[in-house]
Amino acid sequence: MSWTIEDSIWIQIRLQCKIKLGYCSIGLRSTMTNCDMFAAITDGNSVTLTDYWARSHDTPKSDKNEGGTNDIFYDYGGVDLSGYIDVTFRRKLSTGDNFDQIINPDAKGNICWGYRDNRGGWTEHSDYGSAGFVWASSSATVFFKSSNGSKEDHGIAMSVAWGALAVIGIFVCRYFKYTAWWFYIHMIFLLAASLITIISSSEIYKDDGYNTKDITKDTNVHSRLGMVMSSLVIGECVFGFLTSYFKIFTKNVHAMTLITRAHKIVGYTLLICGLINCWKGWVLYGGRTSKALMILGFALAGVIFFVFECYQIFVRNGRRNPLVSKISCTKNEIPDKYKKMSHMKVMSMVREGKKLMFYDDLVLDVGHFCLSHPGGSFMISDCYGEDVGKYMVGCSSYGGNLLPYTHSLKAFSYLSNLAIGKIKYPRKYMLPIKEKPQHLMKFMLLFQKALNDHTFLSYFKSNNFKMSNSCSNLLWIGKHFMVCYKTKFKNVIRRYYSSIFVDINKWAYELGIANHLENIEDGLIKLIFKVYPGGLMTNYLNNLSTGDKIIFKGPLGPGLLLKSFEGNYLAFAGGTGLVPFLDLVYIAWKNLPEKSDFFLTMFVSFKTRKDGFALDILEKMQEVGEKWLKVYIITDESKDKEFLSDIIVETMKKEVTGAWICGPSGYNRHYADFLVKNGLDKNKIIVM
Ligand SMILES: Cc1cc2nc3c(=O)[nH]c(=O)nc-3n(C[C@H](O)[C@H](O)[C@H](O)COP(=O)(O)OP(=O)(O)OC[C@H]3O[C@@H](n4cnc5c(N)ncnc54)[C@H](O)[C@@H]3O)c2cc1C
Repeated sequence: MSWTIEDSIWIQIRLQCKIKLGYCSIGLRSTMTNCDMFAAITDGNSVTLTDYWARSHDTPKSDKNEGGTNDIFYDYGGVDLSGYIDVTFRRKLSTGDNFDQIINPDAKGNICWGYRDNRGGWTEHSDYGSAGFVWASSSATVFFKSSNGSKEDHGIAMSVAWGALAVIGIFVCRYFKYTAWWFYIHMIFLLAASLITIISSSEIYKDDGYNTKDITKDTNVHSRLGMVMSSLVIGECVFGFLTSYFKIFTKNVHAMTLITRAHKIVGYTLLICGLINCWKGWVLYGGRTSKALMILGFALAGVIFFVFECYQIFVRNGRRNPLVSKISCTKNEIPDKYKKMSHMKVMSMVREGKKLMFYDDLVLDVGHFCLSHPGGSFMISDCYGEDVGKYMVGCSSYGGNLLPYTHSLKAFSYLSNLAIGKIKYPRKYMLPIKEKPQHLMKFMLLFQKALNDHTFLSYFKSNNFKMSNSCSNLLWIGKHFMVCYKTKFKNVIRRYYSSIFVDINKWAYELGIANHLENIEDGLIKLIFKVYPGGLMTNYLNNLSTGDKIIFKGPLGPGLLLKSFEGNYLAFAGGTGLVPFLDLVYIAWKNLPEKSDFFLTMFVSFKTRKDGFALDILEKMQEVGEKWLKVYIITDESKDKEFLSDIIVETMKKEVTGAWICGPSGYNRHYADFLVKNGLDKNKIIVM
């Protein structure tokens, strides 16, 4: 093609094409979308010139058929001596027709072309191309840079980045968080998608530095969206690395939550923008096949996400989700694939460095889960060997938060993937009257006694189970039950309550503190609970009437893990956290041999003495068992409170065999950290 800018109004163009049967056409954009075209069509004898307007990658209609005018005017030429097209025509630089683009001499723009040499008429081209181009008025401004398929390469690169890599990266993060590999796939795939975006977009911008008035609205939107994405991916990579940094190296939960949310929001925004822009790109520059492939890709990704979401909601969430069960609120069947293990065995593995936890009757291997835990890896690594049911159901928190976080059903669904072993219920702890599952024991309230203004002792009876009357195995001390009920709105409230063998009324009578002994029937479960304003479970328990039923599961948890009465132990009890230690003191009192090296120092904390219970029993026990027991009762009124830290440190001067901590959120972590800071081996501490 050659041309002459004749004056400020006219341009003369000569088209020479080695075409004997077919056409050659020139478009005034880089793509056929909304593109002004002119074509020279030959039937072998003569050449027809037509002014076209292409709306998309489809057969363009002539301007006349679109409702405009034919604005190219034949000057001379037609078919040359060899039978090829050689035709010269003219048009106005600005025709005034809506279906013609303005030719701006010496301004950078694009052209595209297409041709066919084997069939008469205006049918699909056999080849095509595009280039950066200037309608130069002198040799000084000549510019031609073939795209060489760079737009198509960009399209393929971006489709791979956003249609495949990003989709897979986000997919594994959404559905495979419990695996050890999701993190690496997520990071590598999304980093690759980001780099591809930055490199490929930069290349395209380099090629396409044109005046926005010369490009179509669609191209403009596509290009601007691409620019936004190029900026966002950089931010997203930074958020990604910061998220990992905060999760792995800090305990800053607030910053972690903020950055994780930003990472998630920007990530999904990028995915959506990426998919939209891929679609826009293929509509602008691609043919029918690429559009069809794009639709297929979108549909496939949509279907895969939909299927996995349904699988997650209806199958996986249900595995350990009590909500799906019509009759039970503890449905919790555990496939037999898990190895049978004991708390003792697991704890010895933890001491050897294995990263294990308990969740009710499951043993979880959480080694690789540190990277996945949204609250930070420290929440996992600080809790090896703990029963994490309390954190999962939302009745305790890692720190001092009294409104703890109830984990989502999805989080619960990970448990069966992390599980490597199963702990059997201790034999003969619960004695079945009828063969019924121990994860679904229905008990009814028999009666309730107030221990102070807000703390109650309730007795529950079942027709199917009896609880052993006495603690015939030291390893039973300190275990707990999961208690649950379904609310009107089908939410399941689950909380844990320490089980207790000793009847404190009988104990007080035995010590001579109480002068009346009530006869209480065998096999009852006793719970001591404090009612909190707004407390979902404690108010429910407190409002039960005699005969009302409630579900128990258990006994669960490692408990005190005491094998024999030997060694020097510390016990920290906060509020109702005293319950498991009552059994310990009672059983020690009843069973300790005359000469024993067992010693227990108890730190029992209540806000005020009025808030406490069984304190007179403990004080009496202190007198009776002074050789093996020292009890500090710490309240706001007590003198010991001020010197508590010194007293604990003093007590630790004698080698400590083990320490138990049982109390509310915050209390447990405070004392665990305090003991470690003062030199006690972390493996000797049991947080209940
Ligand atoms: C292993 C284990 C054993 C347990 N044993 C017992 C037990 O024997 N007796 C017993 O009473 N509890 C025990 N708990 C605590 C119990 O599981 C519940 O967390 C507690 O009863 C509150 O439940 P709720 O549903 O009434 O309150 P929620 O609905 O969970 O909380 C409502 C509000 O009550 C307040 N609240 C809750 N807990 C406390 C607290 N500890 N201190 C101050 N305010 C609080 C908070 O303001 C909270 O916002 C045990 C917990 C664990 C993990």
